[in-house]
Amino acid sequence: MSFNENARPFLTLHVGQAGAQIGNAIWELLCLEHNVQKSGLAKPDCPSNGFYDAMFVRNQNGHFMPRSIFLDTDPTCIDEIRVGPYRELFSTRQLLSDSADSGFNYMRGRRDFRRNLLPEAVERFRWLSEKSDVTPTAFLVHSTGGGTGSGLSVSYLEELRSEFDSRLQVLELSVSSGNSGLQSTCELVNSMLYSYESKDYTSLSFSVTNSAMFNLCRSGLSLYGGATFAHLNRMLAMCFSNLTVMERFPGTMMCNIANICSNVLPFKQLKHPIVACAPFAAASAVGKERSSAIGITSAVMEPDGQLADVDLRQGKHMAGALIYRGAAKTAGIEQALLSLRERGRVQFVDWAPSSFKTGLSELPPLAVPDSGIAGLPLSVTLVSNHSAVASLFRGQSTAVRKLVEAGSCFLRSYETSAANGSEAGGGLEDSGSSQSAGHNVGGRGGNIVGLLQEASDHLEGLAHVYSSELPPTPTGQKANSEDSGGPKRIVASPMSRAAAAKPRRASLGREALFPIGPSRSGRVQADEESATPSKVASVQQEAAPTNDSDHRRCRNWTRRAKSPLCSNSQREAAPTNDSDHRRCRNWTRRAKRQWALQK
Ligand SMILES: Nc1nc2c(ncn2[C@@H]2O[C@H](COP(=O)(O)OP(=O)(O)OP(=O)(O)O)[C@@H](O)[C@H]2O)c(=O)[nH]1
Repeated sequence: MSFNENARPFLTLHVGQAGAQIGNAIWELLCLEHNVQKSGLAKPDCPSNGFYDAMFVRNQNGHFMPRSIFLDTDPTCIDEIRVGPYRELFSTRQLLSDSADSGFNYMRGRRDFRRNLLPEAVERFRWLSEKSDVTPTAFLVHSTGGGTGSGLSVSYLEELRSEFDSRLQVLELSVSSGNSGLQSTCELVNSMLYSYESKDYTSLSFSVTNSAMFNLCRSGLSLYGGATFAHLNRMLAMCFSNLTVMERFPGTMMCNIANICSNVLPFKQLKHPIVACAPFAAASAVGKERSSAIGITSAVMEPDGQLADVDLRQGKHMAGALIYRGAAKTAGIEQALLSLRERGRVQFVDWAPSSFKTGLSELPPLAVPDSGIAGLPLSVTLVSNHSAVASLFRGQSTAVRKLVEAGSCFLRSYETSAANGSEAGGGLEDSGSSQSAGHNVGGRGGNIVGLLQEASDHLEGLAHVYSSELPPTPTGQKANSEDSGGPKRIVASPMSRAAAAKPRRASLGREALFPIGPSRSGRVQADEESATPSKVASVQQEAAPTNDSDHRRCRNWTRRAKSPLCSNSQREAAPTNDSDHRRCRNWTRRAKRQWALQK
């Protein structure tokens, strides 16, 4: 078996120190799963396993070469691979490094390596992509806290976009420190700048945090205080393997990356699903873990089972997928989902289909021997567009806004560091020269403070879209700055930036437009008499449609509600003809009048 015709090949990009180290763990595990030895040859008496073509290129000598590029500004990690046990697995052309790191500075990573490292990296991408018939899907693995993983990644994606246009789909697995005390100000700034400047280049972004994974090490692996990055990287390798398992191995139920993109991302803006895997068990504790489909499915929903600092109890799922591996039965999975629903453990927003897309692969989760983590007969991975992710964005945005408003001298030092090539935070002198240096961050106008403000607005907007639990408007995100003390405008994409310059109203939602009344002739209608504006919550009034473009949005929503993805009850509740629309308009007018009177 070599090629899965449903799957596209992947090309993994490991950028920065964390990216390279996580990459080591990933390829160690993928080699194990596909029966490839450290030398790159298939294990004797053991045919290479699965659809290896998704991840490996096999040459005429039978050597398997990973489809991947390792890129770091600091040579240390890449040199370790060059002389390490997997040195024969990779071609030297795949391992790229420079002579010094980015000093934890996004701007240096973004700018300083354009001339030497970047053209080479783009050329290597082209070389590897020519080894398959179709343009591969790029999978960026990196940390956004350092200068290389953040700044160089954006420059790399920018170059790849100009080379391959929209033919290139980019997914990412981004590691950040998390909202806990682990995160330094430098990392916060780097992460913010990365998430803002990369937003147009990636189509699916899995964000995980080191703080959540350290917690998971304590609860899952019973490593109290003894967890290291090596453990975290092995967890991430398992997570990566689970996410891509359907591309690489046959399965009873299909849920590959393409399915995730079409089922879990109902809107282009909502491309930040959370990801969680269960169970994780220490090798010394095998047998004590939950091993039924019901047990692992409820474990993956638990607050301390997440790979990012999100609490699934604080919000709703918008769409989700569950990928099972190993000895699960279809009936068992159905029972597990039913049990979740009966116990009220999962909640979906009312405009989304209220169930998970499921996949089942025959290959049980494997673990690298002596890694401390056990291979288990059964596992599940949750990928969900969940509104709780808003707290991650809001936390970052608030922290950066405070930093900017305080006129922090750290930011001047950061700019100076970018200009002088010194370590960020290393010196506060010469802030005058920093101003000029910061004027051309990543080829854009605006200094670091301006960029951070834009980034903070962007994240606040995303947080608002997620937390409102409403479908986003077609043109981008919106925000209501007054109630959250948030920014005045929200920038969704360059195209919508002009539109975002004007303050916008909060978006529309069905409940806001049509307060649910008793059902008439099979359709739940807006009860005009009972829906007097005084009874309508103020948040609904703010969300009420007030002009034609809002109505157009309402009509778009209606169209979406008619789609086959919509559940029956939602479809019935959707306005389906002109008279419904008229009712909606009348209701709006009354709500506005009443609101004005109250003011
Ligand atoms: N999960 C994980 N996180 C890591 C690892 N190494 C570093 N980090 C985290 O990544 C962030 C720093 O990013 P690095 O990758 O070390 O830095 P870089 O991207 O190489 O950037 P420069 O050092 O500035 O060149 C910090 O938040 C670290 O906690 C690792 O092996 N695994």
